Amino acid sequence: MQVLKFGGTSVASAENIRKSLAIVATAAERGPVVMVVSALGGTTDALIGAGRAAAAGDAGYRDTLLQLAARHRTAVQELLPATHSGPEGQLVSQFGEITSLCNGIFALGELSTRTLDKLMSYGELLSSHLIAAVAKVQGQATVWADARQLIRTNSRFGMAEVDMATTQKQVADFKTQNPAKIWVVPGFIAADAHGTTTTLGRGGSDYTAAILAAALDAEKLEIWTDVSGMMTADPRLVRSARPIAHISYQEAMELSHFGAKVLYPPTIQPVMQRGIPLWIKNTFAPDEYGTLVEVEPPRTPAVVQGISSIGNLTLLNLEGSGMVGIPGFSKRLFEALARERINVILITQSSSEHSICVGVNTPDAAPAQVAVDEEFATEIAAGRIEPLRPEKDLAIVALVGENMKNHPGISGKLFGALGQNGVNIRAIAQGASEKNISTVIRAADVRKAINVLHEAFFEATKKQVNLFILGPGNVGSKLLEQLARQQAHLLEKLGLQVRVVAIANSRHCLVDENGLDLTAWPEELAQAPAQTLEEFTQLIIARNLRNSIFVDVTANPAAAGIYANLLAKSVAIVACNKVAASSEYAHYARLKSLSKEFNASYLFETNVGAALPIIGTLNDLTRSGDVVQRMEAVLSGTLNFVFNNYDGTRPYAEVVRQAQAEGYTEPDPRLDLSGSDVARKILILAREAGQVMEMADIEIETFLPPACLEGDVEAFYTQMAAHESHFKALYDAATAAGKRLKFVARYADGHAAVGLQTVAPGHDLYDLRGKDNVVLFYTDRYADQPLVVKGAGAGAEVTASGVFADIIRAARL
Ligand SMILES: NC(=O)C1=CN([C@@H]2O[C@H](COP(=O)(O)OP(=O)(O)OC[C@H]3O[C@@H](n4cnc5c(N)ncnc54)[C@H](OP(=O)(O)O)[C@@H]3O)[C@@H](O)[C@H]2O)C=CC1
Ligand SMILES: N[C@@H](CC=O)C(=O)O
Repeated sequence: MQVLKFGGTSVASAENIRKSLAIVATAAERGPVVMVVSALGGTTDALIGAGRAAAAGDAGYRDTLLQLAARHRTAVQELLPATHSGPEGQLVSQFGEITSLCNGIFALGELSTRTLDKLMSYGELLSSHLIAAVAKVQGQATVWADARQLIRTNSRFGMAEVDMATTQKQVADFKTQNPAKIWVVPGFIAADAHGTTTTLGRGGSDYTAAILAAALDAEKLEIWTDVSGMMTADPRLVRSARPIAHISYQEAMELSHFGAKVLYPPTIQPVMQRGIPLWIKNTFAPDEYGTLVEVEPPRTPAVVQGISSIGNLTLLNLEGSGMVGIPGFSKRLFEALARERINVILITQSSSEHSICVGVNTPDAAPAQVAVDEEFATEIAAGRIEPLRPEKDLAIVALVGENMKNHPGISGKLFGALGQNGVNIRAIAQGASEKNISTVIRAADVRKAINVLHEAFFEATKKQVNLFILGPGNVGSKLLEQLARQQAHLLEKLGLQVRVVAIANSRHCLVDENGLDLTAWPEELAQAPAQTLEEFTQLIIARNLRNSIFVDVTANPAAAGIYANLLAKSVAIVACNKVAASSEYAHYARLKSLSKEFNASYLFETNVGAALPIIGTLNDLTRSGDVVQRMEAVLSGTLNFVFNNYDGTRPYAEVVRQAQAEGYTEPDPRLDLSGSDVARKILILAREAGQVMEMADIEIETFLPPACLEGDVEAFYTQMAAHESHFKALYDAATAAGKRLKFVARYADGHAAVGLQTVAPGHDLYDLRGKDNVVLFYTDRYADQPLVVKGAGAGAEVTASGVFADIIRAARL
């Protein structure tokens, strides 16, 4: 015999019932079939709602029943010819019974579990009668089998326990008396020894099918549902989740216990005992393989079979020095919980025996607390143990796989992946059989955690990275262009799925958690809602997406002020904004230490020399044990461009304007011309070389007449024009001496200075073209000849490429 079970969605409409019957007809060609059916999707909830409303004195239950009757009548009319009046008459009589039952509940104002079982049973009775009638009309040799006469249970209404021996006998008797090829059986319901209707728990139709499969020693059990098998993770949380083709009973049981809703957990036991293969198949895609649960599934390279989660968890922590070394505390704790019928989902105990921690469903937490505090009242009063401490809003995320025990490093990978994304683990449980490694985490982190783990264990070749970009100006817009061009390449070559989740400027913020369209953003951003920097920060934190990177492409001090908050949430920072790295040393050092503590990159290569590998080179030198003796550098693309292009034929101010127009200056060009921008760059290099230094320690020798720095940017240009003779004199003096003007930064022995110099031909800085920068590192290893990094040191395109490179570094960490 084959047992095929069809769930609520598989029989929710006339069309779906036809699909289910077609599957049964195909199976019947191979041999007899037991078809177990659920109620039409949503019916059980509606019946419970009607019963509860009636008990509460709400006459609205009548409308619910009328709607339910109409829905079933429609199904009958769509499935059966008008000449076939039997089922419709049966429907009328069954709804008559349901209505009488609800009227009784309404009159008494009470709904017992026994009456509720009776009421709920009508869902499956209605659907099974209808489906049996349709099968008969389709010409199948069909019999309707009353599950109440097949499955015997005790009288624990709501969640009855099965008497397998009696059930087996009743099933065997029925089989002898009914040679029909197809049995249609209502799932979920059974009866006790008095013939009173009981139910097997919500989702119990799967269990009905498994009990019948075991009683008949069926060749297989098929659970037909609306997904193509058990998935590697909940597909509502993980888009790339995929069906698991083969899985063992133990693994399926772990996954179903841990929230894989596709299978009611008790279903596995009866078929496992007899080694009956269990298929999970999709009614709406019957050709898809689905999942085969079997004794010895073929082993795949996958060590972890699935990742699942249980929400709504509260941890109860019993602790105190009075517990250490004294037997019996655990026994009393669990007995107190058992007396209240509280189910313990997870247990951990420290080897010091100073505490025991159990996880329970959150609705059970309050009664559990009362029961346990009562049980240990004497010890609590004596201060030997603490009153029970509940910790709410938690969830379990578990790795499941029988083969994990043979592979070292699984837990390490699990903890590493979660830690890198700032997911704090509150408790851990792993049995010695190592089929399941459970972690308790904040409920708010579940989606991120499952995705991170799914990537780590099932998508080794792909990593999703989520960018939050602030400041799509000169550099930022180039960055977005480059990202748009490279997205496909990054996915193909590096396995990085780089998504821009948000773009914001000082006025608007554009968000799409699935990744913004990087061609349409300028128009969309202009239309997007307003958002403050604080709201933007909260957005990044609240979205809580894995591998989040905040990309600061502004020059704004307030933007630099949010890094610490984000790093502490394990959000990486990539910044071309130089404000943070050149702020007070204590703040710079704090950001570096937060980056280490929370495993989140803080990268700012473009702070010095745009995309030139200057900070990276310096870091490589110092990490490998070299010591920087001195540095000599030209670090302003703007000033190099200006002094390379000014010869007195055009006003100095006009050449500066050109540098600004070409995108080399800071948003405020006075920072470049005053030497401040160069000062902060040499400060950053000195710090990265290991020096504790402040901005005030840098000697800045400005060449600008003081009047140029009074007033706003326009006044600055006006004053430069007014002081043309000053700039001309500087140029003429240098030229007369056969030299060139260079704005130079120097660092040696803990001292740094920046200022304008004339350099002679042959000097390392003499031949520096266009907007180029150069840094000469003199170190212990490069004592005579410096290590030189040289190239374009400003410009939107190159700077954006440097930011891009930092993003990739952060993503690949
Ligand atoms: N140009 C270069 O060669 C190099 C530049 N850099 C750095 O790149 C950064 C950006 O320069 P650049 O692109 O030229 O500057 P832009 O002025 O062109 O762009 C700045 C962007 O930041 C946004 N912004 C400013 N303040 C805020 C705020 N409070 N909140 C949100 N967004 C804000 C602006 O938005 P809005 O339009 O609404 O004001 C704009 O989109 C600077 O820090 C600079 O030092 C680093 C290396 C080289
Ligand atoms: N304004 C800067 C740009 C890079 O930091 C410069 O001119 O060098």
